[in-house]
Amino acid sequence: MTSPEKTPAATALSPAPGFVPPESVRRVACVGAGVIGGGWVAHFLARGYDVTAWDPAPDAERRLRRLVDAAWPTLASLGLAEGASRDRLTVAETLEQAVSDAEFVQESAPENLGLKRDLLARLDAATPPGVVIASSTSGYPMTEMQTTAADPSRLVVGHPFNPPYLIPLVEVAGGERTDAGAVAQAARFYEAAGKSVITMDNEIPGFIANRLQEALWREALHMVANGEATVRDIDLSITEGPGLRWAVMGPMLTFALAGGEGGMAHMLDHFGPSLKSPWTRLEAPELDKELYDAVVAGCDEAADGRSIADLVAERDWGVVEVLRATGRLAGGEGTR
Ligand SMILES: NC(=O)C1=CN([C@@H]2O[C@H](COP(=O)(O)OP(=O)(O)OC[C@H]3O[C@@H](n4cnc5c(N)ncnc54)[C@H](O)[C@@H]3O)[C@@H](O)[C@H]2O)C=CC1
Ligand SMILES: C[N+](C)(C)CC(=O)CC(=O)[O-]
Repeated sequence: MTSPEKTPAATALSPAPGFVPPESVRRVACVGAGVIGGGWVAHFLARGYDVTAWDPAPDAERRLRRLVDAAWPTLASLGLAEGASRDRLTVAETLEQAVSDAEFVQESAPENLGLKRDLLARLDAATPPGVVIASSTSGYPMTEMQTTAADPSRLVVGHPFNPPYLIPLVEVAGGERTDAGAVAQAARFYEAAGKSVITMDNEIPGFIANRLQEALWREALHMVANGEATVRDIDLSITEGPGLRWAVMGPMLTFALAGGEGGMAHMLDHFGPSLKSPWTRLEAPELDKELYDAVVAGCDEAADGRSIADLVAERDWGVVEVLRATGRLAGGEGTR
């Protein structure tokens, strides 16, 4: 179950005594500054926060500043918060320095359970009291990550979508030892920072969106493994098909419209029996070398000479146009 009060009403969740008021948070620490940590940094800077980042890789600062610079023109075209500036990014020498005066901490280190456990315990030891520490994990339940922290009550999952500076959704959940107030605090902070929040009352395996994405991805891999579709066919089947509708309406309401005037009830009467048809192979395929190579080669072919930086720019432009067209941006012409 998810909280009945989802976006925009996560603000209606109980206030969190003992925490910094979410609307007055000004300083954010981002720990781990790769694809996602860097994306978070760009987002928080554009929203006018002071951001301190830390990442142990020797070339991390160069990569981070390059990512922020690449995203900045898009963020500027969307409208920066008053006072927003790339000069408000500090890269700390140590993890302890990064979080010493943070009012919210976003962890985006590699997806490795042991590493996350140790890092969250270290972050908890170094972060001032009353500050929530959120993990960007794509799927570990917080209960499994908070095992070694001295104060697990302030550890939450805050799962973003790539790139966090453009995709609004954040999925928020606590673990068995998380204080409900910390979950509410994170949800309210993300909303104040311009995100759309889904708060999960329980630890849902894969959260919500990744569970759905993984089902789709598993089927895509089966089709490549069996020679039923190419990587290009799979991408086209979504970008020229359901993907266009999903940017406007989710899969449920989209299918309700498949029932015509009868809506979802007619859709279920009509197509419900086909749910049992053997279309899906939900067991995961073996990710052997042959499948691995076929997917990588198919993506290279589909990229057709475009570099990763070209693809990032193309994706960002497209997402902004979709957000604008569907009225999710100030000045948009959509009807939402
Ligand atoms: N890539 C994606 O599309 C998404 C990833 N995530 C999650 O975000 C997290 C980060 O993933 P990515 O940014 O894709 O990985 P990445 O590999 O691009 O970046 C990870 C960064 O963490 C740094 N790092 C390594 N050890 C560290 C440590 N002990 N403490 C702090 N930083 C450390 C690395 O130097 C690297 O810069 C993962 O938990 C992942 O599941 C969430 C949503 C989407
Ligand atoms: C590929 N991924 C599982 C890391 C993706 C995510 O977690 C969310 C996203 O950005 O789609």
